[in-house]
Amino acid sequence: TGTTRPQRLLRAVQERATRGDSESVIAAIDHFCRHQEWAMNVGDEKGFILDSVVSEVSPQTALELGTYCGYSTVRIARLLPPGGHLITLEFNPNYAAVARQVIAWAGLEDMVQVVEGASGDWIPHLREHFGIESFDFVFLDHWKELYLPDIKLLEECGLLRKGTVLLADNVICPGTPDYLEYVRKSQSYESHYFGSHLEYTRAEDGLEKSVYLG
Ligand SMILES: O=C(NC/C=C/[C@H]1O[C@@H](n2cnc3cncnc32)[C@H](O)[C@@H]1O)c1cc([N+](=O)[O-])cc(O)c1O
Ligand SMILES: [Mg+2]
Repeated sequence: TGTTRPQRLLRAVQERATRGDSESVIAAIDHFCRHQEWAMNVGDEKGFILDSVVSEVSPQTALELGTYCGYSTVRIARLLPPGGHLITLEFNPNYAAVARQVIAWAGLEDMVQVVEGASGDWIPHLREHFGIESFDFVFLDHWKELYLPDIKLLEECGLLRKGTVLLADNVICPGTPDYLEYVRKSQSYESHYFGSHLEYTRAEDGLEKSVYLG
């Protein structure tokens, strides 16, 4: 018994961050991960790259695969344009519960929908369930072996349009070799690698940005 790491991360947010201040929520989580316990959030260095891509796309519709504690959810949602909406899929109900509270503490609950369940089960139902025509932006940060099957499913379900931007975390560490090969070889994608470091460490990691060409 006792608390889980996500619950301790949430407590750090509630103790250190100001309600409604998304920047202070992000800072509180980064502080917790640097000084208390490492956790698999995209982090501040890769988060800065995520911020720049989200700002450039300025998505009306965004999808995140793998919410975990909601750190990248907050980073994305705080940069959405007016009317923008983010759907984030999370398999683990305990993580989803923590993420909802982190997102609420940041005051972003109106722009975000945390959907509990497996990406492979939910993707085929996003259109009918949420009235989504297609996504402007997709952030991939769930199990690394699901990146490739899930973008193929997004393609098949017609949820990508000419210009949809995919941004994938951890393409070096832990690594997503089959996904990388696919987006870099496929005529349907224009890909670019942003080199960085594994969150809160000096290990190499990076983000792959892939624009769907239709
Ligand atoms: O393993 C990593 N991430 C996996 C992330 C997994 C998260 O996505 C959910 N999920 C999984 N399949 C799902 C399917 N559908 C919905 N949620 C799902 C899991 O319940 C978890 O909340 C990782 C590991 C390291 N690392 O250094 O080892 C660093 C990172 O940045 C990482 O992202
Ligand atoms: Mg990650």
